[in-house]
Amino acid sequence: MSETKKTDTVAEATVPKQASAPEERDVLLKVEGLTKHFPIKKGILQRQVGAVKAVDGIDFEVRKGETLGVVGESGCGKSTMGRVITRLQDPTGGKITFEGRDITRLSTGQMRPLRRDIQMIFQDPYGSLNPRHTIGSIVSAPFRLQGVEPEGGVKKEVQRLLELVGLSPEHYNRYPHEFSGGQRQRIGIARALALKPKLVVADEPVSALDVSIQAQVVNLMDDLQEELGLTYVIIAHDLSVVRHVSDRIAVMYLGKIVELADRTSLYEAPMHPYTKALMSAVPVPDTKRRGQKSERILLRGDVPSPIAPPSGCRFHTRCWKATQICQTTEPQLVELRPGQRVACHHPENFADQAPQDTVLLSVAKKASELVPDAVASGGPTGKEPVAEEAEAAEETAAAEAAEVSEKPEAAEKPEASEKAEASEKAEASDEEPVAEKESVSEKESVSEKAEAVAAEESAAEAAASGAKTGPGAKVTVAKPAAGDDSAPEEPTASAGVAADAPAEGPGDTEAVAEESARQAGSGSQESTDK
Ligand SMILES: Nc1ncnc2c1ncn2[C@@H]1O[C@H](COP(=O)(O)OP(=O)(O)OP(=O)(O)O)[C@@H](O)[C@H]1O
Repeated sequence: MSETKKTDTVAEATVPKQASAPEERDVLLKVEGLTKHFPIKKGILQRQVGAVKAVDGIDFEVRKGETLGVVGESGCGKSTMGRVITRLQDPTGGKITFEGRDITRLSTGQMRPLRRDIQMIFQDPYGSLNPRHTIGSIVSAPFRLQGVEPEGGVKKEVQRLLELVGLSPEHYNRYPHEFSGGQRQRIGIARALALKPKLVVADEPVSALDVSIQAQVVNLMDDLQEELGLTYVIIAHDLSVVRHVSDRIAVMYLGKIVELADRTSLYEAPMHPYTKALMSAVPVPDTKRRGQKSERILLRGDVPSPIAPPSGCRFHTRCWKATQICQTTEPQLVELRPGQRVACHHPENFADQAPQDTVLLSVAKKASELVPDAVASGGPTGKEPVAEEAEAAEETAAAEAAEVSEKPEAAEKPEASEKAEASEKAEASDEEPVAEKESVSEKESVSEKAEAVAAEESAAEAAASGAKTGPGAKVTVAKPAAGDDSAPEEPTASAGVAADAPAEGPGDTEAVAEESARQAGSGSQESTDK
């Protein structure tokens, strides 16, 4: 999708140069010191013994009409942030201001009128639509919930919305299972746009879709933004998506924003080493170019547990530039260049913020073994990297990406067999499995994390064991398409299966439940239109 010319052109044409300090009236949503901690309770008395610090003190603003991309590895707190800013979940601390109004502590009832203005698009086009409801019923739910009677009637308006998102008005009486993944996501978009919201938070809106469908959906969102004057927060791990649709990008790591910058600055001169690693980890989809040397950083290990995040800079346990100060002092998110905020003592592409601190931590030395020359030489000590290992790491990352795309069921396999299979594949494709074994197992974590979201009581284990994806592995842009991309654009016939279809997908259990509850709130509207 990153190659979609249209997206590029539109983005290029419509993105105004962002001033670093926006006028108050230009700000639609402002987030200050936002935290979301999930308590970990144990024992019969359910005493709190700790907390999963999913979001741990973030500040940013979303300006009217812009698209803010939010990226980071799995488990960094992106989805939680999205659910908290839309108030689908209550924040633990901090402040959320929408159009100048403090909405941090509004009750569900008080939030109801605001639901018109703030909408969310969910990741899983299969799980986020109630299989027992017709498309007409699903897309009209916001009208029922809000007691809104559109001009010309609900049915007419729903059919107009279906057309707006590129579906046929004839689809009104059909059921979600009759649609392909891309079509379902369009239905979700139609629902989100029904009440003409001001802010749309889209949580990985295309990651479950095939690449070709991704481009269509992204372009659709882009067109709708222009047409309806929408403001987007788009959460994605796929940097190619974020790159082409965002005006500004926030990079999250372990519950914090580590860099926030306009798109061009971020891509041309990323300052946080994590941003740099994340960007370099996008795999080359073209198999012919895979062998070519490029600057790729494969981070070692996993994202640490959000229950007990590392001291100082949270990234220091995986950073090739980490020194003593990184371990002891948390860097603040400061504006080093106009419009580019970074939380790092030793930023890339900028003067060192702690030049006196030159002795690398031992973890940094290990990490730098996997970092190509160009990156490592910019470090505070200019330590020489081992280029061959970096190359081997790159190859392994490519092998991982290839494997994931070939083996959609891999996430369900036991770890041992998956590792064995991974190394077999690496050998078969002439890849040197030099890079960390653990990185091979990292991709398992995607489904593990999803499970962790389901139950609060299992949060401790989930997060503790939740091997999170390193950028090298998370770059599974070619990850298995949960969405059925080869599915026909025309819906297949046959009703009846709908009631048997799974009500929820694995990834959005909680949000989907909430969303369904919101739909259900209007009473059971089961296919009366049919
Ligand atoms: N309801 C919950 N109860 C307990 N822990 C949770 C809950 N929801 C999320 N978490 C934990 O919070 C952390 C952040 O999760 P979150 O889903 O926000 O990350 P993410 O960056 O969106 O990841 P992904 O890209 O995989 O969705 C994870 O460690 C996760 O296990």
